[in-house]
Amino acid sequence: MSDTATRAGFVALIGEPNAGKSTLTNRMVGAKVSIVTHKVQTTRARIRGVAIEGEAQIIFVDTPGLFRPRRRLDRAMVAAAWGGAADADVVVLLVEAHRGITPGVEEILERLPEIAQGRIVALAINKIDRVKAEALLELSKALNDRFDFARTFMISAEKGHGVEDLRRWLASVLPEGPWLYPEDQIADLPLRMIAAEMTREKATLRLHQELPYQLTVETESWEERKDGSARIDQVIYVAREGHKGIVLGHRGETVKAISKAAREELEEFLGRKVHLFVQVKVREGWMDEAERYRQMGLDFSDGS
Ligand SMILES: Nc1nc2c(ncn2[C@@H]2O[C@H](COP(=O)(O)OP(=O)(O)OP(=O)(O)O)[C@@H](O)[C@H]2O)c(=O)[nH]1
Repeated sequence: MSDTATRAGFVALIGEPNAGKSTLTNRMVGAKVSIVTHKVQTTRARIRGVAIEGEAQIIFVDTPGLFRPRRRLDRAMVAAAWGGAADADVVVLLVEAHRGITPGVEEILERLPEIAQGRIVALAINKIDRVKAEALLELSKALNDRFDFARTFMISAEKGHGVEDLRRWLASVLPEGPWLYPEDQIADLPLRMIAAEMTREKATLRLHQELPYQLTVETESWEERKDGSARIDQVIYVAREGHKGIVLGHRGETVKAISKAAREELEEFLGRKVHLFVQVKVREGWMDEAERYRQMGLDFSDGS
């Protein structure tokens, strides 16, 4: 895949919590999920999935929801969210059609010129299924008066409207270059990814005070059992030895609680019994990989 006609790059979706970033990412990525995503997860931006559109490889960077900083840690998380956007080639601002320019959107608009430098910024008005056409046009105009978006898309991430257009456009504006993931490293593994994501979410919820963005989860194996249940083995990777104890907790209580919560959600999602086994390991070399990507011009370092 060194053909010069290929394109590859990073797309950050930004927007208020609930804007529909996850729904949109999942829809655009579809079943194509990189099995090596963990390798490029960083303390700042999480790589959520890889979409292939024609000759382009679109790598979606998931930024944690933007929200109002309350505590010191929250401010760090907000910085992380912006970090994800700043590291991308293309930034897509997602605004909810029926909510319009909320104070949260206002805040993002104010900071947009700062992160737009050298990047293409598009607007996607989401949840268009919830409003009338006139209201949409008004909102689009109001937003475009505030910022010079390269393109405006009217979409419904949930229903799929306009999503193809957005994906095709993203593919067309990404920089030319070789794919960042060879095709054979991208597999149809949505369930494994979803399962890992559920555990990661439970771990983050439980540990966010102690370990912001310092862990990744990988589904190592998935075994279908004759009785209709599934045995799933996962590993929570942490960056440092000291973090392992935090994730394990006293007598393993923390990891037990995490895996219980994840198992319950998985069972509900899959509609069947799940046996979930979660281990905690230190992934040495995490920072080396961040360094490698920095050398490729993808600076994920924490510059603050
Ligand atoms: N009606 C409607 N609902 C949508 C649409 N897209 C997303 N939603 C819903 O909006 C809610 C939030 O969607 P998410 O994708 O979780 O939002 P998010 O931006 O990832 O949220 P955070 O992770 O909290 O930042 C979910 O209940 C979705 O089902 C849409 O196009 N139309």
